[in-house]
Parts: sequence; C-alpha cells; structure tokens
Amino acid sequence: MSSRTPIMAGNWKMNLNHLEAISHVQKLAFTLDEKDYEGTEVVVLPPFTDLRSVQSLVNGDKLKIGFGAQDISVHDSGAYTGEVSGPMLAKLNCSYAVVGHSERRQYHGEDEAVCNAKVKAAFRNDIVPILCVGEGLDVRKAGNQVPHTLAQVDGALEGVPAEQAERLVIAYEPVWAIGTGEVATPEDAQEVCGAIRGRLAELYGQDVADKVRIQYGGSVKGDNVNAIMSQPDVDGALVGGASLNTEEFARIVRFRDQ
Ligand SMILES: O=C(CO)COP(=O)(O)O
Repeated sequence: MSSRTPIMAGNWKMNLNHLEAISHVQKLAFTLDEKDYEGTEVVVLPPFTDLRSVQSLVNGDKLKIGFGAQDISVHDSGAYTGEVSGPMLAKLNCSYAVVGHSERRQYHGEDEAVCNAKVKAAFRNDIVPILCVGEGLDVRKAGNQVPHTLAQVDGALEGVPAEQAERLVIAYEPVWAIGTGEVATPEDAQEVCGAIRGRLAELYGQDVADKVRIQYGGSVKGDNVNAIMSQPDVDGALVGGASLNTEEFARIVRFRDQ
C-alpha cells in the first residue's frame, strides 16, 4: 500500500473568468464534505487572471482546496512581456504550477529545455511543478510510448536534485486521450506510470521514486476514475473538461466510492 496521498487536480485550461472562478470554487467547497479531503488532495489550476480571486476565497474562508497556475516563466523578473513569474505566483500562495502541458508543447513550441527551465523556476520559488508528459497517437501506434515519455522525463529533470525531485508531481497525459473522450485503459496508464517511477528510481533511488506522485490525465470522468486509480503507480488525476463541472469533479475526488 503506497503512502502517497492521491492528488486530484482540475486544469481549467482557458475557461472561467474571475467571477465565474469564485462561484465555481464556492460551489466545489459546498459540494465537498470534510471527509472528502481526508486522504485526497484537491487542487484547482485556474487561468492567471483568476488566481488572485481564488487565493482570496481559499485563504479567506480557509478552504482545503489547493491551487496553482497553468504555466510559469523560466525567468524570475525582467523584460519578458506577457510572462508571469515564479515569485509572482509564490506571492499569491500558489502551491503548484503546470509545466509542459501538451497544449503548451504543441501551440507554444515548448521543448525539453524549456520544461527543464520551468521545473527549476518552480522549485526555485518553492512551487511544486506538475510536469506533464505523454505521447501522441503516432508514437502510441508505433508502440514507442514508454521510451518517448521517459525521454521527456529525463529532459525535464536534468540537473534537478533529489531533494527537489521527491516533491514533484508528474502527470502522464497521452495526447490522444486529451479532450477526445478516449481514455487510456487502466493497463495503458499503469504501463507508462510504472515506467516513469522506474526511471525516477534509476535517477534518484527508490526512496525518492516512491514519494513522487504520478497522475494520469486524459478524459478522466467519474465513471472511469476508480479503475484508473486502482493501478499501483497511479496516484491521482489531472482533469480537464470534467473539472469544469463541480458534481463531476466531486465524483472524481470521491474516486473510492465510484
Ligand atoms: O489535458 C488534460 C488535463 O490537463 C485532460 O483534459 P481532458 O480531461 O479534458 O481530457
């Protein structure tokens, strides 16, 4: 039995303005009971423009919902128009920052070097990166999902020391399962999540590998979450579409009851 606390994180992507964000988090807080937070970490990842509102609500009402950003600059300050830095996110009490989401890789050309610099920027500011990795359909069809994903892990973690790496969250998100309704089978998820943990053990030793939480992401819903979470190396879910529906996200948080 693993001692890792499951982490259910809602990546809202580019949805919900700051007023909608307040209403959404309030509704989530009303929907979840005290016991839902026992043994499960609940996190929301709103757009940058919502973070101050979410922070005020969460901190003001002492909600047990964690929050973080969907991206982070590689720089801490300076002439980088449009970027948002780690110190700015840390000042907003962000616990997490997503790094290397496939949509950033695809639409903004983020490569391993950028992901590596963002992982380091997050840790430098005491923010835990949620490092996203995973293969596209062509790689999956060729059967190369494991080496492809492990190369992404290697690249993003280059030069990251063990004492930081043990706090990491890694999200295995096969690109072909994102927003498509086509969820990976529990065995597909376990194959790659297990391989990621194996690589972490090679890089940092088994103790560190056993502490890192590895999420699955890609069309997670209330109906499929339990089977995926039953896999030994899956420690949570990174949820897109279903996190915009409070009832559905609450079902995912209550994965043990589904
Ligand atoms: O990309 C995802 C989360 O980061 C997954 O999105 P969906 O849950 O909408 O497939």
